[in-house]
Amino acid sequence: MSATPTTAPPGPACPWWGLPLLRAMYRDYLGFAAGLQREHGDVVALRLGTERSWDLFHPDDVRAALVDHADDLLRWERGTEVFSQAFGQGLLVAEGEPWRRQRRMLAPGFLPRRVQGYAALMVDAARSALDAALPPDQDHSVRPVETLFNGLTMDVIMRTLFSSRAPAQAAAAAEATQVLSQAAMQEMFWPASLPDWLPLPHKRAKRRAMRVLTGLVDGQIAQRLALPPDQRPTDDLLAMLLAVRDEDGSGLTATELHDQCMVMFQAGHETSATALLWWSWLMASHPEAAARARQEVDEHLAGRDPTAADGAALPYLAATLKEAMRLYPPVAAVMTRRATRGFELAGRPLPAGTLLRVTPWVIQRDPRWFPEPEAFRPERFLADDPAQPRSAWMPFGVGPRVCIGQHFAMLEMTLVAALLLQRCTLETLPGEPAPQPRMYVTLRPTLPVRLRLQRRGPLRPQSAPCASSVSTPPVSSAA
Ligand code: HEM
Repeated sequence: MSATPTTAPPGPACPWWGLPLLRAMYRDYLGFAAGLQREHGDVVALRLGTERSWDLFHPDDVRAALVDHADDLLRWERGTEVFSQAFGQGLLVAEGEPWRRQRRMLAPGFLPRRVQGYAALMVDAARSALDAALPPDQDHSVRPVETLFNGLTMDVIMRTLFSSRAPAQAAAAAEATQVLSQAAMQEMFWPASLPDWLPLPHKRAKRRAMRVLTGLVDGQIAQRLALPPDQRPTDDLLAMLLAVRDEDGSGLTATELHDQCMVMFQAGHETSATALLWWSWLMASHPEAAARARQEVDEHLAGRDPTAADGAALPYLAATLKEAMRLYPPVAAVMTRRATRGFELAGRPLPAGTLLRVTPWVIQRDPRWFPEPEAFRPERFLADDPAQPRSAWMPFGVGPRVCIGQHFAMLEMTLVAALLLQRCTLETLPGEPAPQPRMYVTLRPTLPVRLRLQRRGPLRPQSAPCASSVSTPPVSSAA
């Protein structure tokens, strides 16, 4: 019988208090993490200053940590500190009993049957955005897809959260969340943040962005509360947040309500926009896969708008979205946790206080679970693959803190993708290089991605070939 190793996992030398490693992480986090696994294996120990961390690259170890030992972990304090500037103590950053209470109260509002009630609003928002991107009197247009999907998903959140249709407000909010994401990403690599009142250009931009979002959220809540109860909307997320009660009958406090709205705004729009951005580029650069998805949509919908009930009948379309989130997980890293007590992990003793890092970008490109990992092959997701460990595909996270909005996001993206394929084909622009991903808070391209939207003729059955596998252009790990 082999004894449990008592030593730390392997890892790189960390001279100069790990400063060279920290610089490499800052420059290219995803490339750095991929290199750690390549050189040292599935569990890698690092020492940066006084901080000890383990990087976990095997799905079984990720599950052991995030599921079996969920109660022994807290979110990384620096990440929480940075995010709480915008989110207060909302669900994304709360811990312990306050988190359990909020999750218990909010979870029913995000069950599949509840979010299906938002399908019509999502379709309306998608139609407006697509009409603006490809006006009815044009047969084609060239668009930066980031702007298209940021605006669209923000509109979806405005309609589903506040029953509000204010495109100008949605655009301002989308821009503000981008500014806050960038600020958060920069601050996270430093042990403390400079005060926000400093008269520096990036601090000014951050203050302005906070004012825009806070003003919008507080304004919407105040408008709602000013309405007589019998005239208030009953079917949006804000109505749900106002109505939820804990087991003891208490509702959300005013601060909790504000914080939850801020979280939904940021967590609920940028992630879905990022997923759609990469999906649209993959569709444009893999026309055979796009043709197969389009054929499925045409055959099933026969030209009508999609509804929540159609999701199950569009398995290939869903597979293209899942494969896009495998190659380009919107939350590509930073699911970092602190162990509050020591326990055994991956056959070794994990000391209390160790940081655990999980990087879906690396795990989802591991050839052991996803053969030809760089290839765009939606077919992987058409049947259960017994070779794939349970958490090898983890764009929504793993364990009790898994994304509460995952059914909302999958529904939204399926409806948007179906409508888009019904209306137009997506084409890359000649001479434009493949976009390079870079990790901000979500995984964004370093340069804007522009695609040509070509209007389709009247609906007719297609006889497109259904390729079983299509290769992506080479993808570098990160800029
Ligand atoms: C493609 C879209 C989305 C992706 C890829 C995504 C991804 C994630 C991930 C990976 C986490 C867990 C992070 C961790 O374990 O540290 C998370 C948490 C969360 N997400 Fe999402 N998300 C998406 C859409 C949404 C939407 C639409 C909403 C709300 C409307 C939402 C709200 C949240 C919230 C509130 C949490 C925190 C849950 C908790 O800590 O209990 N997300 N998301």
